[in-house]
Amino acid sequence: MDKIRIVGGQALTGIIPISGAKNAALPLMIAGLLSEETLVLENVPRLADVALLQRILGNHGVDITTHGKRNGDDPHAGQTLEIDARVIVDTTAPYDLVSRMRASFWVIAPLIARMGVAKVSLPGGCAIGTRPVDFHLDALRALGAEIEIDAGYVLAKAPKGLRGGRIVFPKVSVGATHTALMAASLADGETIIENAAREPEIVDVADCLVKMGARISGAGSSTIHILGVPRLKGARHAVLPDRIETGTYAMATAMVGGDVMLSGARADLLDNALDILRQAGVEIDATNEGIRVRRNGAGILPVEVSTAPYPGFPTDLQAQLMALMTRARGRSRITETIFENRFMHVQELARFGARIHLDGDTATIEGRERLTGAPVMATDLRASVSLVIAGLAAEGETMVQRVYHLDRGFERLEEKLSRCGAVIERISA
Ligand SMILES: CC(=O)N[C@H]1[C@@H](OP(=O)(O)OP(=O)(O)OC[C@H]2O[C@@H](n3ccc(=O)[nH]c3=O)[C@H](O)[C@@H]2O)O[C@H](CO)[C@@H](O)[C@@H]1O
Ligand SMILES: C=C(OP(=O)(O)O)C(=O)O
Repeated sequence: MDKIRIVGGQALTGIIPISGAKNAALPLMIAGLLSEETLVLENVPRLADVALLQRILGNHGVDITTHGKRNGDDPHAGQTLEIDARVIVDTTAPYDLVSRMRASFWVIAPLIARMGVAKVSLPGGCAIGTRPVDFHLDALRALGAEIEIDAGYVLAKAPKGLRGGRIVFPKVSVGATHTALMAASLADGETIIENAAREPEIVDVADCLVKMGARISGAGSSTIHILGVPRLKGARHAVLPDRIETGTYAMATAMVGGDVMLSGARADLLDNALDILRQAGVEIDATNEGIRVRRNGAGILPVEVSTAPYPGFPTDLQAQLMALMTRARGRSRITETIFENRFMHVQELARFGARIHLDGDTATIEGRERLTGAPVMATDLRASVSLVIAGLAAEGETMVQRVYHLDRGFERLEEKLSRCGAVIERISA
């Protein structure tokens, strides 16, 4: 298994290109299943999750052509995927694939909407919480699907097709909103989704569906209206920039100091997180090129933050902010409201000498100037990058194990950071 070795203490200076968003690319690829015509997606990041979803879609019979060479004219340009789902040979998504990535469960929506039947393995829990799929299933039932659960699989049927309906989510769910949007796009009649997720990735998927001929209004607000159409056509769409990758490198720069341009980043996608960084004493400037992040000399100020659905502070940046606060001048408080168990990084951050006290859903962090490098273990995607951020600031050597978690969501992480002066390398097993 690969490891990442870091020798901390270097400031970051230079340009970090921001990749396409994983959490938009995955549902966009799944949306390709909705049409018999080709969906062309540009700016798709080269990530393990994208490669796994290619395999899962391939299992359904989808043909995916990839363009864009890593060493081509623009080494930072994402890849382009041509997704051809003309023929669907299999409506089953098996356990061994779905259990490896939660978002793969979302294939249930296009499969039942287009084929009238789907058999998809339950995704199961993971290191950040139990993560049930009841909202997804209730949304599909509201559109007329019959659902049974048998031997770990969800069996969904709608032999006469889905029909429009009213879906009221009891709690904001990104994935269930994707499911509802995709299913309703091909249902007969009007669907209203209430308490919909407002994340930019929902808007990106809705924009793509509209290019494919879907009739959707209100994406980005809590109420989305969809008028179903009998079929969707092909389209071309570029994945929006990754706001979580953007926030992660902004926090890395804040952690070690320096001056970094996050090129291609869009400040409007993470206003809340950028405001928190400003409160922490970091200089942030949105420009035409991207977002410039600077911290020179001044220390990091403590903050109080609760995670919340968009436009609140994202849970996917909670671990990274906690790493940053381990060096703040004083006491910070971070409350996690989305997932019940997203604190696996706390015990690993302690290995650097960080002082964090956990009480229920709230972590209190007593900042200290000096961290020391340590061997640490990645437990999930964002937790693992928080360890990289701590390692960049720690004195001496840090070795991050289980790097496959990082490869799920950060494209060329060690290359992007080392080009800005970090001492970081991958040690291949
Ligand atoms: C691939 C992707 O885009 N993943 C993101 C997506 O995950 P995901 O879509 O899985 O997360 P949700 O927004 O659905 O989860 C929000 C909350 O709702 C609960 N819930 C969700 C569905 C359900 O049927 N029942 C239920 O109780 C979850 O356990 C959680 O407590 O949004 C999360 C919250 O912003 C992010 O952390 C993930 O990075
Ligand atoms: C939790 C995440 O992803 P997933 O929902 O795929 O587990 C994430 O992107 O931080």
